[in-house]
Amino acid sequence: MFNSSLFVICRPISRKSSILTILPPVTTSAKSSSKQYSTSCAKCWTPGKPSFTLKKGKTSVVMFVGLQGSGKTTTCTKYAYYHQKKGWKPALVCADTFRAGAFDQLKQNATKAKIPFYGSYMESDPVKISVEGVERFKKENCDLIIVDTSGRHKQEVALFEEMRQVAEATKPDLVIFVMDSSIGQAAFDQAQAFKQSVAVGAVIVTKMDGHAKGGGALSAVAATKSPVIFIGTGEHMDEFEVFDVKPFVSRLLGMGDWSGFMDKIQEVVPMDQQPELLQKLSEGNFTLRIMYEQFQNLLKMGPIGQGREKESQAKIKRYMTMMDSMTNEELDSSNPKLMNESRIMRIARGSGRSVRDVMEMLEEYKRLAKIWSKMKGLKIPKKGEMSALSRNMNAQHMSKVLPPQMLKQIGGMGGLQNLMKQMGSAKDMMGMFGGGDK
Ligand SMILES: Nc1nc2c(ncn2[C@@H]2O[C@H](COP(=O)(O)OP(=O)(O)OP(=O)(O)O)[C@@H](O)[C@H]2O)c(=O)[nH]1
Repeated sequence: MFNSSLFVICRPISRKSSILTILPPVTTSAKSSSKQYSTSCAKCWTPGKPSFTLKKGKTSVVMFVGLQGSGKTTTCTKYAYYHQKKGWKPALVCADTFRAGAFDQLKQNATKAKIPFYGSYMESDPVKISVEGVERFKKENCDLIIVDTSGRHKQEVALFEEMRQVAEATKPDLVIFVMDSSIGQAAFDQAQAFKQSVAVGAVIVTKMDGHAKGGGALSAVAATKSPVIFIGTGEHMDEFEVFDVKPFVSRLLGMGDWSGFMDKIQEVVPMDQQPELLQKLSEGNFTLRIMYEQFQNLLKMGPIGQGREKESQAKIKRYMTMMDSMTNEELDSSNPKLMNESRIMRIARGSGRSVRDVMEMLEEYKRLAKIWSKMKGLKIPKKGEMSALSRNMNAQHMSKVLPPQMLKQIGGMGGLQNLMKQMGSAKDMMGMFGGGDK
């Protein structure tokens, strides 16, 4: 496949910083499918699914771009491995001639996963390598050729020009922008610079296993007008997941792990109870009784899953038992501070739980009450207007939680609404933030 006896030669390219000249984007071979790339229409792509379709018997070229160290090389292999497991025939081309270890890294991972690869220790021209690699794998009838490129920063004009040339020469069907989840607000400018040079059509957010919430992904989506398709959740090949908007937004809002389960609460509130509930919430009255009633609705659904969901269900039952030991006054209060130490001990004794459990339940209530307090002042819908309200709530809710700078960058409320549409179907979001027409 390649001559491993060649020596490693580092490309002597200078990474001089200068002001980025905005170059016209390279048109990819997916020109005819520009509709698929467009995310201005939510129907053009499905969240979590690549915005182009692989076809048996046809070779698709996917080019990976991004900042230095964002995880491109790792992600290229993960992406190849993911598709290989689904029965496709992927191949990897290492056009990262800047980082000495990049080819070795790709080679090692590709060998482990038994994925064919192409690269050179001698050749310093990434355009030449990528063209050769793509040609070779086309001849070998690979249906997915993945081109890894060097990491670059938006001010590195020469490297941006080089990236443009690689795209021009290989005519990728899809260009994926890889971003590190911890990049934060810089994501917008960087992603925009990439989009202005090559036709970025999708985003992959890496290192979601770390502490970062990945808020920069919203900016990258806004800047590139492209969907997030996968997330990286670790260094290993299989630590790679199809992007799912709900857990992502939960994490962004700091809603914790079992929030996904809590989302279901909104899904199961009977339609006739929804306006009343919304009315109470719009008045800022999220009481323990409301929480209790929603738990009841949720349990009516019966066992709904395995693992985490089962655990959450058990937790809910525990919470309800503790709430059964509360007085009406306590249940109808939206101020649990009223509950003094002796009451907490009494509730613990009455329900056969520990004080710590009661405290945990009250903390959970406070956390949910805080989230619901964002609903205060919302307009209550007339019957049939629920979907529209749900969509508004999502954006309104989010707009209150997002840092103002980020909100500004993504185009204020209008931009946020578009983004939410792009990031997930309205139904997904309804589940998250408050019911909807069924
Ligand atoms: N924890 C974690 N680490 C990751 C993930 N993806 C990549 N990494 C690590 O991030 C580091 C950088 O990854 P690379 O794949 O070398 O990044 P790159 O973008 O190709 O780097 P350049 O070629 O220098 O631009 C490596 O140590 C990877 O193991 C992820 O999803 N989670």
